Amino acid sequence: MTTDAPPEGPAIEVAGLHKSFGDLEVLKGIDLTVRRGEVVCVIGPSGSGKSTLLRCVNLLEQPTAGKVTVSGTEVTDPDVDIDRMRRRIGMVFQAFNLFPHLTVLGNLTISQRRVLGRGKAEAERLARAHLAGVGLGDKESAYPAQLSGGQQQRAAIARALSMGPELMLFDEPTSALDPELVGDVLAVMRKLADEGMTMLVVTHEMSFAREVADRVIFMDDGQIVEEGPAEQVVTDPQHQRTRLFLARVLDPAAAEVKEVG
Ligand SMILES: Nc1ncnc2c1ncn2[C@@H]1O[C@H](COP(=O)(O)OP(=O)(O)OP(=O)(O)O)[C@@H](O)[C@H]1O
Repeated sequence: MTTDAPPEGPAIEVAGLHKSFGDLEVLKGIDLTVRRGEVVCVIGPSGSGKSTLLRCVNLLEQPTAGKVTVSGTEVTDPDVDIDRMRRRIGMVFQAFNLFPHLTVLGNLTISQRRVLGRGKAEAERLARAHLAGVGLGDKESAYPAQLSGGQQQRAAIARALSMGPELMLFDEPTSALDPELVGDVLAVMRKLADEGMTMLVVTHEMSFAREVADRVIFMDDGQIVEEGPAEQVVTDPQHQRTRLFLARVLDPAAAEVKEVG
Protein backbone atom coordinates (compact mmCIF):
# COMPACT_ATOMS: atom_id res chain seq x y z
CA MET A 1 0.00 0.00 0.00
CA THR A 2 1.33 3.45 -0.83
CA THR A 3 0.81 6.29 1.58
CA ASP A 4 1.59 10.01 1.49
CA ALA A 5 2.02 10.19 5.26
CA PRO A 6 5.42 11.70 6.04
CA PRO A 7 7.80 9.15 7.53
CA GLU A 8 10.26 9.92 10.28
CA GLY A 9 13.68 11.26 9.33
CA PRO A 10 14.92 14.39 7.60
CA ALA A 11 12.69 16.51 5.36
CA ILE A 12 15.41 16.87 2.71
CA GLU A 13 18.63 14.94 2.15
CA VAL A 14 20.96 15.92 -0.67
CA ALA A 15 24.04 13.78 -1.25
CA GLY A 16 26.85 14.32 -3.76
CA LEU A 17 24.68 16.54 -5.94
CA HIS A 18 26.20 17.69 -9.22
CA LYS A 19 24.51 19.71 -11.93
CA SER A 20 25.98 20.84 -15.23
CA PHE A 21 24.44 22.83 -18.05
CA GLY A 22 26.56 21.73 -21.03
CA ASP A 23 30.17 22.48 -20.08
CA LEU A 24 29.15 24.70 -17.18
CA GLU A 25 29.35 22.84 -13.88
CA VAL A 26 26.97 24.73 -11.61
CA LEU A 27 26.74 22.38 -8.60
CA LYS A 28 29.98 20.65 -7.65
CA GLY A 29 29.04 18.10 -5.00
CA ILE A 30 26.45 19.40 -2.54
CA ASP A 31 25.66 17.53 0.68
CA LEU A 32 22.83 18.94 2.74
CA THR A 33 20.32 17.71 5.28
CA VAL A 34 17.28 19.73 6.35
CA ARG A 35 15.45 18.47 9.42
CA ARG A 36 11.69 18.56 9.78
CA GLY A 37 10.57 21.96 11.02
CA GLU A 38 13.96 23.50 10.27
CA VAL A 39 14.33 26.81 8.43
CA VAL A 40 17.49 26.92 6.31
CA CYS A 41 18.50 30.01 4.35
CA VAL A 42 20.87 29.73 1.41
CA ILE A 43 22.95 32.81 0.69
CA GLY A 44 25.73 33.49 -1.78
CA PRO A 45 26.78 35.54 -4.79
CA SER A 46 24.84 35.67 -8.03
CA GLY A 47 25.53 32.60 -10.15
CA SER A 48 26.77 30.46 -7.24
CA GLY A 49 24.08 27.85 -7.88
CA LYS A 50 21.53 28.63 -5.15
CA SER A 51 18.44 28.49 -7.39
CA THR A 52 19.73 25.42 -9.17
CA LEU A 53 20.13 23.63 -5.84
CA LEU A 54 16.55 24.50 -4.91
CA ARG A 55 15.24 23.44 -8.31
CA CYS A 56 17.04 20.10 -8.04
CA VAL A 57 15.17 19.36 -4.79
CA ASN A 58 11.84 19.07 -6.62
CA LEU A 59 13.42 18.00 -9.88
CA LEU A 60 12.57 21.15 -11.82
CA GLU A 61 16.18 20.55 -12.80
CA GLN A 62 17.43 17.01 -13.31
CA PRO A 63 20.67 16.50 -11.36
CA THR A 64 23.67 15.32 -13.36
CA ALA A 65 24.74 13.11 -10.45
CA GLY A 66 23.87 12.55 -6.82
CA LYS A 67 20.84 11.74 -4.78
CA VAL A 68 17.98 13.87 -3.48
CA THR A 69 15.60 12.41 -0.90
CA VAL A 70 12.48 14.22 0.26
CA SER A 71 10.54 12.88 3.24
CA GLY A 72 12.15 9.49 2.82
CA THR A 73 11.41 9.17 -0.91
CA GLU A 74 14.34 9.38 -3.32
CA VAL A 75 13.08 11.86 -5.91
CA THR A 76 16.08 11.14 -8.15
CA ASP A 77 14.94 7.53 -8.47
CA PRO A 78 13.73 7.27 -12.10
CA ASP A 79 10.80 5.09 -10.96
CA VAL A 80 9.42 7.65 -8.54
CA ASP A 81 6.18 9.45 -9.42
CA ILE A 82 7.58 12.97 -9.42
CA ASP A 83 4.21 14.69 -9.87
CA ARG A 84 2.99 12.97 -6.75
CA MET A 85 6.15 14.03 -4.88
CA ARG A 86 5.87 17.64 -6.05
CA ARG A 87 2.45 17.90 -4.41
CA ARG A 88 4.24 17.50 -1.10
CA ILE A 89 6.69 20.30 -1.87
CA GLY A 90 5.47 23.90 -2.10
CA MET A 91 7.53 26.26 -4.21
CA VAL A 92 7.46 30.04 -4.33
CA PHE A 93 9.39 31.83 -7.07
CA GLN A 94 10.82 35.31 -7.45
CA ALA A 95 8.23 36.01 -10.18
CA PHE A 96 4.92 35.21 -8.52
CA ASN A 97 3.66 33.06 -11.42
CA LEU A 98 -0.04 33.58 -10.68
CA PHE A 99 -2.47 32.79 -13.50
CA PRO A 100 -3.41 36.27 -14.80
CA HIS A 101 -6.81 35.24 -16.13
CA LEU A 102 -7.99 33.78 -12.81
CA THR A 103 -9.11 35.62 -9.70
CA VAL A 104 -7.10 35.15 -6.53
CA LEU A 105 -9.62 32.55 -5.37
CA GLY A 106 -9.38 30.81 -8.75
CA ASN A 107 -5.60 30.75 -8.46
CA LEU A 108 -5.88 29.04 -5.10
CA THR A 109 -8.51 26.49 -6.07
CA ILE A 110 -7.51 25.34 -9.57
CA SER A 111 -4.69 23.00 -8.55
CA GLN A 112 -6.51 21.77 -5.48
CA ARG A 113 -9.35 20.70 -7.74
CA ARG A 114 -7.40 19.46 -10.77
CA VAL A 115 -4.42 17.91 -9.06
CA LEU A 116 -5.80 16.86 -5.68
CA GLY A 117 -9.37 16.26 -6.87
CA ARG A 118 -10.93 18.30 -4.07
CA GLY A 119 -14.52 19.43 -4.45
CA LYS A 120 -15.33 23.10 -5.09
CA ALA A 121 -16.63 23.86 -1.60
CA GLU A 122 -13.69 22.21 0.15
CA ALA A 123 -11.14 23.87 -2.15
CA GLU A 124 -12.73 27.29 -1.60
CA ARG A 125 -12.93 26.81 2.15
CA LEU A 126 -9.21 25.99 2.32
CA ALA A 127 -8.34 28.79 -0.10
CA ARG A 128 -10.19 31.35 2.02
CA ALA A 129 -8.50 30.13 5.19
CA HIS A 130 -5.06 30.49 3.59
CA LEU A 131 -5.89 33.88 2.09
CA ALA A 132 -6.93 35.10 5.54
CA GLY A 133 -3.67 33.69 6.89
CA VAL A 134 -1.60 35.88 4.55
CA GLY A 135 -3.76 38.97 5.10
CA LEU A 136 -5.64 38.79 1.79
CA GLY A 137 -9.05 37.78 3.10
CA ASP A 138 -10.67 40.69 1.23
CA LYS A 139 -8.93 40.07 -2.12
CA GLU A 140 -10.40 36.77 -3.31
CA SER A 141 -12.27 38.37 -6.22
CA ALA A 142 -9.33 40.48 -7.43
CA TYR A 143 -7.23 39.56 -10.46
CA PRO A 144 -3.44 39.41 -10.02
CA ALA A 145 -2.92 42.63 -12.02
CA GLN A 146 -5.08 44.47 -9.49
CA LEU A 147 -2.73 43.53 -6.64
CA SER A 148 0.61 44.98 -5.57
CA GLY A 149 3.67 42.78 -6.04
CA GLY A 150 3.72 42.04 -2.32
CA GLN A 151 0.08 41.01 -2.37
CA GLN A 152 0.69 38.81 -5.41
CA GLN A 153 3.56 37.10 -3.66
CA ARG A 154 1.46 36.53 -0.55
CA ALA A 155 -1.26 35.05 -2.77
CA ALA A 156 1.38 32.79 -4.34
CA ILE A 157 2.43 31.62 -0.87
CA ALA A 158 -1.22 30.99 0.07
CA ARG A 159 -1.65 29.05 -3.17
CA ALA A 160 1.31 26.81 -2.34
CA LEU A 161 0.01 26.30 1.21
CA SER A 162 -3.48 25.40 0.02
CA MET A 163 -1.97 22.22 -1.49
CA GLY A 164 -0.98 21.12 2.03
CA PRO A 165 2.79 20.79 1.44
CA GLU A 166 5.14 19.13 3.90
CA LEU A 167 7.87 21.61 3.12
CA MET A 168 8.29 24.89 1.30
CA LEU A 169 11.02 26.05 -1.07
CA PHE A 170 11.39 29.80 -1.56
CA ASP A 171 13.55 31.12 -4.41
CA GLU A 172 14.34 34.78 -3.70
CA PRO A 173 10.69 35.53 -2.93
CA THR A 174 11.23 39.23 -2.26
CA SER A 175 13.83 40.11 -4.91
CA ALA A 176 11.28 41.41 -7.43
CA LEU A 177 9.49 43.61 -4.88
CA ASP A 178 9.73 47.30 -4.16
CA PRO A 179 11.47 47.70 -0.79
CA GLU A 180 8.32 48.90 0.99
CA LEU A 181 6.50 45.67 0.04
CA VAL A 182 9.18 43.26 1.25
CA GLY A 183 8.24 43.41 4.95
CA ASP A 184 4.71 42.02 4.54
CA VAL A 185 5.98 38.99 2.59
CA LEU A 186 8.75 38.32 5.10
CA ALA A 187 6.19 38.59 7.92
CA VAL A 188 4.11 35.84 6.29
CA MET A 189 7.22 33.66 5.94
CA ARG A 190 8.20 34.33 9.54
CA LYS A 191 4.73 33.26 10.71
CA LEU A 192 5.01 30.10 8.66
CA ALA A 193 8.37 29.35 10.26
CA ASP A 194 6.89 29.95 13.73
CA GLU A 195 4.13 27.47 12.90
CA GLY A 196 6.78 24.81 12.29
CA MET A 197 6.91 24.62 8.48
CA THR A 198 10.11 23.16 7.05
CA MET A 199 11.58 25.85 4.80
CA LEU A 200 14.54 26.07 2.44
CA VAL A 201 14.90 29.70 1.44
CA VAL A 202 17.25 31.29 -1.09
CA THR A 203 17.43 34.92 -0.05
CA HIS A 204 19.46 38.11 -0.01
CA GLU A 205 17.55 39.32 3.07
CA MET A 206 20.23 38.97 5.73
CA SER A 207 18.08 40.25 8.59
CA PHE A 208 15.47 37.61 7.76
CA ALA A 209 18.16 34.93 7.61
CA ARG A 210 19.58 36.05 10.92
CA GLU A 211 16.28 36.33 12.75
CA VAL A 212 14.26 33.46 11.31
CA ALA A 213 16.63 30.79 9.99
CA ASP A 214 17.88 28.00 12.21
CA ARG A 215 20.81 27.55 9.88
CA VAL A 216 22.46 29.56 7.11
CA ILE A 217 24.35 28.04 4.22
CA PHE A 218 26.81 30.11 2.23
CA MET A 219 27.33 28.89 -1.33
CA ASP A 220 30.01 30.03 -3.72
CA ASP A 221 30.97 28.59 -7.09
CA GLY A 222 28.67 25.57 -6.81
CA GLN A 223 29.83 24.47 -3.38
CA ILE A 224 28.78 24.94 0.22
CA VAL A 225 31.63 26.97 1.65
CA GLU A 226 30.23 27.46 5.13
CA GLU A 227 27.17 26.53 7.15
CA GLY A 228 26.13 26.98 10.73
CA PRO A 229 23.68 28.64 13.09
CA ALA A 230 22.26 31.75 11.42
CA GLU A 231 23.57 34.26 13.91
CA GLN A 232 27.07 32.81 13.76
CA VAL A 233 27.37 32.67 9.96
CA VAL A 234 25.96 36.17 9.46
CA THR A 235 27.81 37.95 12.28
CA ASP A 236 30.96 35.85 12.69
CA PRO A 237 31.70 33.97 9.46
CA GLN A 238 34.71 31.67 9.54
CA HIS A 239 35.66 31.81 5.86
CA GLN A 240 37.15 34.73 3.99
CA ARG A 241 34.78 34.25 1.03
CA THR A 242 31.76 34.46 3.36
CA ARG A 243 33.19 37.57 5.02
CA LEU A 244 33.72 39.31 1.68
CA PHE A 245 30.24 38.41 0.46
CA LEU A 246 28.56 39.61 3.66
CA ALA A 247 30.57 42.83 3.62
CA ARG A 248 29.31 43.51 0.11
CA VAL A 249 25.70 42.64 0.94
CA LEU A 250 25.47 44.35 4.32
CA ASP A 251 27.42 47.48 3.46
CA PRO A 252 28.09 47.78 -0.29
CA ALA A 253 29.65 51.25 -0.03
CA ALA A 254 32.16 50.24 2.64
CA ALA A 255 33.06 47.03 0.80
CA GLU A 256 33.77 49.05 -2.34
CA VAL A 257 36.09 51.41 -0.45
CA LYS A 258 37.90 48.46 1.10
CA GLU A 259 38.37 46.76 -2.26
CA VAL A 260 39.61 49.98 -3.89
CA GLY A 261 41.81 50.95 -0.94
N1 LIG B 1 18.68 26.29 -17.47
C1 LIG B 1 19.93 26.75 -17.52
N2 LIG B 1 20.68 26.63 -18.62
C2 LIG B 1 21.95 27.07 -18.66
N3 LIG B 1 22.58 27.67 -17.62
C3 LIG B 1 21.88 27.83 -16.49
C4 LIG B 1 20.52 27.39 -16.37
N4 LIG B 1 20.08 27.67 -15.12
C5 LIG B 1 21.11 28.28 -14.50
N5 LIG B 1 22.19 28.37 -15.31
C6 LIG B 1 23.48 28.95 -14.96
O1 LIG B 1 23.91 28.33 -13.75
C7 LIG B 1 24.62 29.26 -12.93
C8 LIG B 1 23.98 29.26 -11.58
O2 LIG B 1 22.67 29.80 -11.68
P1 LIG B 1 21.71 29.91 -10.43
O3 LIG B 1 20.48 30.62 -10.89
O4 LIG B 1 21.56 28.60 -9.78
O5 LIG B 1 22.55 30.87 -9.48
P2 LIG B 1 22.10 31.72 -8.23
O6 LIG B 1 23.15 31.55 -7.20
O7 LIG B 1 20.71 31.36 -7.84
O8 LIG B 1 22.14 33.20 -8.80
P3 LIG B 1 21.20 34.48 -8.54
O9 LIG B 1 21.45 34.90 -7.12
O10 LIG B 1 21.69 35.49 -9.52
O11 LIG B 1 19.79 34.04 -8.79
C9 LIG B 1 24.57 30.59 -13.67
O12 LIG B 1 25.78 30.75 -14.36
C10 LIG B 1 23.42 30.42 -14.63
O13 LIG B 1 23.59 31.22 -15.78
